[in-house]
Amino acid sequence: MTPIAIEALGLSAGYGGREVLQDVSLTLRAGEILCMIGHNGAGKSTLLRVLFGLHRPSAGNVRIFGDTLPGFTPAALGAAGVALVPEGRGVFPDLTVEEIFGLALWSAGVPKSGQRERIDEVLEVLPRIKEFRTRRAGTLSGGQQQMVSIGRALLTRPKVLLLDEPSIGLAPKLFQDLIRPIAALRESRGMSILLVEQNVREAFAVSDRVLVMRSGKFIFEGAPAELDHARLMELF
Ligand SMILES: Nc1ncnc2c1ncn2[C@@H]1O[C@H](COP(=O)(O)OP(=O)(O)OP(=O)(O)O)[C@@H](O)[C@H]1O
Repeated sequence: MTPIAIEALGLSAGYGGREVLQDVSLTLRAGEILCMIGHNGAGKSTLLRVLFGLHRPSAGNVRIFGDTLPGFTPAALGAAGVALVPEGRGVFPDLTVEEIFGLALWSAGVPKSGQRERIDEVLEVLPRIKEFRTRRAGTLSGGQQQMVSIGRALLTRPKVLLLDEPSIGLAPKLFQDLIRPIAALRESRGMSILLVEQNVREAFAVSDRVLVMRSGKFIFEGAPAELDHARLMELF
């Protein structure tokens, strides 16, 4: 049986007393790519933030590789192998790509002697970063910034990657070029991915399973092939 990377049970969460997630449960297996879709404001980003310890749930619990973490903080989750690439890139505009990577390696506690190997690994997955690694992030295109943001997460060798709408602002072809090599990491490294996406066509092409969220609840779970155009229209 494939190990379970993330098991979330009965999660509820909200903001200022308004409940956004309502009793949500999900299982992400090792090496699986799970795609989460849903209308704007459904609660997808909130769920990712809860799973990365950035937002405290009001109920429920999460196990990472079978363990309940003592402190459910981003640092504890990072140490357990979970990385989040938030919506909107979030790269420091005044730093060069090399500086951003250096900072990420430093904050992950990777010793100097191991840093070269980590960077080479990332450049193997996202080779186009080589073309702009000495440039300041603020001068890069949206697609390039997205690569840097994902590259930064990959430097920590995550076992689970939480990706929040990586296609935003990208042409479909660019998104394809970005997501496919990352998706391939599930075979080469057994990495699991929870992918929140609106670009259904490309996201479904790399996903094993799909969850549809509406108003803080999952209303569908199944294989991408089960969601043809008509069924998608009905669920949205
Ligand atoms: N920091 C916050 N404070 C208050 N309300 C928030 C906050 N973040 C999100 N919300 C609200 O919570 C609800 C769910 O938002 P969330 O960002 O999780 O949805 P989403 O499914 O990721 O949407 P989108 O596809 O637009 O990113 C929305 O009504 C949103 O306005």
